[in-house]
Amino acid sequence: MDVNLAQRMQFSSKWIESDKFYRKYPTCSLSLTSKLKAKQKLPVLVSAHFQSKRNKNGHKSVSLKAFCSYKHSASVLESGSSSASSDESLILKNKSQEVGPCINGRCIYLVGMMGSGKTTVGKILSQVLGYSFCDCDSLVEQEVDGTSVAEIFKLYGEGFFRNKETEALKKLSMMHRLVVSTGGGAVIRPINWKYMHKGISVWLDVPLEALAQRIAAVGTNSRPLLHHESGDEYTKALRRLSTLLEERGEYYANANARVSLENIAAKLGYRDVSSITPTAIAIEVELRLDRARDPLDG
Ligand SMILES: Nc1ncnc2c1ncn2[C@@H]1O[C@H](COP(=O)(O)OP(=O)(O)OP(=O)(O)O)[C@@H](O)[C@H]1O
Ligand SMILES: O=C(O)C1=C[C@@H](O)[C@@H](O)[C@H](O)C1
Repeated sequence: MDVNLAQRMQFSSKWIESDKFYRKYPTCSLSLTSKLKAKQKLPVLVSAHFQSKRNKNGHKSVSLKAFCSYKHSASVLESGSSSASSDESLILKNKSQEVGPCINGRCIYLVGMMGSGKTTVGKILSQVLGYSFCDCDSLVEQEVDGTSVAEIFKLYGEGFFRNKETEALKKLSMMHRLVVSTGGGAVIRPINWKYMHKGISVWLDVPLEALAQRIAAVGTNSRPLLHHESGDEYTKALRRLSTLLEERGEYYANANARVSLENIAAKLGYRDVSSITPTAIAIEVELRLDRARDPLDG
């Protein structure tokens, strides 16, 4: 939805600069044409009433009414509504066009705990950036004749898996234009960081309760470090994940950037991180890549 007039928008009872709109509300679409902006010389007051609703598919629908008042008369400039999910896709696409040249073909390594969304978000990112996607766990499985990670742990032990993981990261570090979903434990070996620092690493920091919920929904069988615990799926996952995070927190912090779901939820005004779509997380990753570009230049 376009609202083609405003220097400043009145939004939720406070004034915000229109150019700050996207930063504050990245899932909303508001476009101001520069031609109209340049023409706009009258001392008009523009205010917008914004409403957001969630439809039955869980997609957020936003409606915006823009009012313009000038010399005691007021009129509705434009109104309409649109789905936040399509807005998110558009924002993601636009941001990719800005970020693409800055990252200049370097690989992006997504790190984070099991279930943090590295694969889900990584696939979305690779598509918009025109990169290929690679799941490091799958690469290890291929190297071991298609044996699943769970079977590799069972047959050969964790040490063997970690060596294969390091070999896989070494191979990937020689490549370009890849978004890599790393294994949850890849961060624990310093040598793996040597490889990952050839590209840009981003930590997807998801609260433990959300991780445990996601993992419990699909079961812990394919995750060898979790399924030895007793109890229901959620409790097992939560208990083991909290120990792992305590051991690993400082390693994840080696990443060039951190994307915290709690921070995104606060920014978008959500009470719960489960309302954040993978596309909104991908947008945040791109914002971080954009900010990380200066120290990474050269
Ligand atoms: N933003 C999200 N909201 C809700 N569910 C999500 C979100 N992102 C991912 N999921 C779900 O969480 C589960 C784990 O996601 P995903 O496989 O992407 O994580 P991962 O970090 O790659 O995990 P692993 O390291 O164990 O392979 C999947 O079932 C996925 O559908
Ligand atoms: O957190 C971990 O240590 C792991 C996460 C998975 O991605 C797999 O790499 C394996 O199950 C180990």
